[in-house]
Amino acid sequence: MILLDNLHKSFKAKTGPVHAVKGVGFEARDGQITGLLGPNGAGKTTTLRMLYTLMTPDQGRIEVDGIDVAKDPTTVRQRLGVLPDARGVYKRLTARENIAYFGRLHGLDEALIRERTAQMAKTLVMEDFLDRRTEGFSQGQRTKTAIARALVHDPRNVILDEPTNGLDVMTTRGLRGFLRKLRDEGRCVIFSSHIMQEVAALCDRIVVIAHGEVRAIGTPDELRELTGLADLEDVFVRLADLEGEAA
Ligand SMILES: Nc1ncnc2c1ncn2[C@@H]1O[C@H](COP(=O)(O)OP(=O)(O)OP(=O)(O)O)[C@@H](O)[C@H]1O
Repeated sequence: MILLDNLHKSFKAKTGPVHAVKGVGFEARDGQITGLLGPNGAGKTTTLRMLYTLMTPDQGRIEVDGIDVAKDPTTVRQRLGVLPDARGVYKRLTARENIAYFGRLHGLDEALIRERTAQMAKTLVMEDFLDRRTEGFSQGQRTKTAIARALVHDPRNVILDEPTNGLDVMTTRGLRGFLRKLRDEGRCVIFSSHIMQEVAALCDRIVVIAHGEVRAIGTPDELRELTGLADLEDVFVRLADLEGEAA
């Protein structure tokens, strides 16, 4: 269970401060997939970075399973599995070694690492390239390696920043099935995307974010009702104020 309350974050830029996140707040429940949906530059990555303790919010509060991120970041990190926007797999290591390295950092023993690696390689269809060095991997192979690495310690909460970026149709379908499985096991899953259809295909609840603010929260049907629009892309365009920007 993840709670974000009134988060703010600004960055200094040469042209003046950029207020990237302005009072973002929502709850992501266990046993649900929560989608963070917003156009480019909306503040999704910045919000997720604060959640996974990479950045400190200027203001606001984050709790993971009731633990305050500001007070006990180490315990929070143990409870999170994170696919960051920069996948950053180690090129000199094989996929298996990348996964094992993270397993050791989390204090898992070698037998458990072997078992978890085999499970994830099967689910994510990685057997073909598991023992190859990741240098030269395709984007999809790198993403799969980074996902397996993020989940090696069997975390209760899973955060994925644009997980399907660059993945082909079959890999995306496989990943969707995998995320549903995590949800059905009672985990809390959050993922970000800028594609309404993708979020609608998978999420129990959608948090629409634009210009650093939450614009609406609900199921796809609730968002349709809220806007009075049937087509999900129209719903997103309306909620994220994209019409005015294109004009
Ligand atoms: N380190 C930084 N320094 C300066 N500005 C930043 C920094 N990180 C983010 N920003 C700015 O904050 C705003 C939100 O960026 P963010 O990466 O959170 O958006 P996003 O919703 O993840 O977008 P995308 O879908 O394009 O990845 C943007 O205007 C971005 O330029």
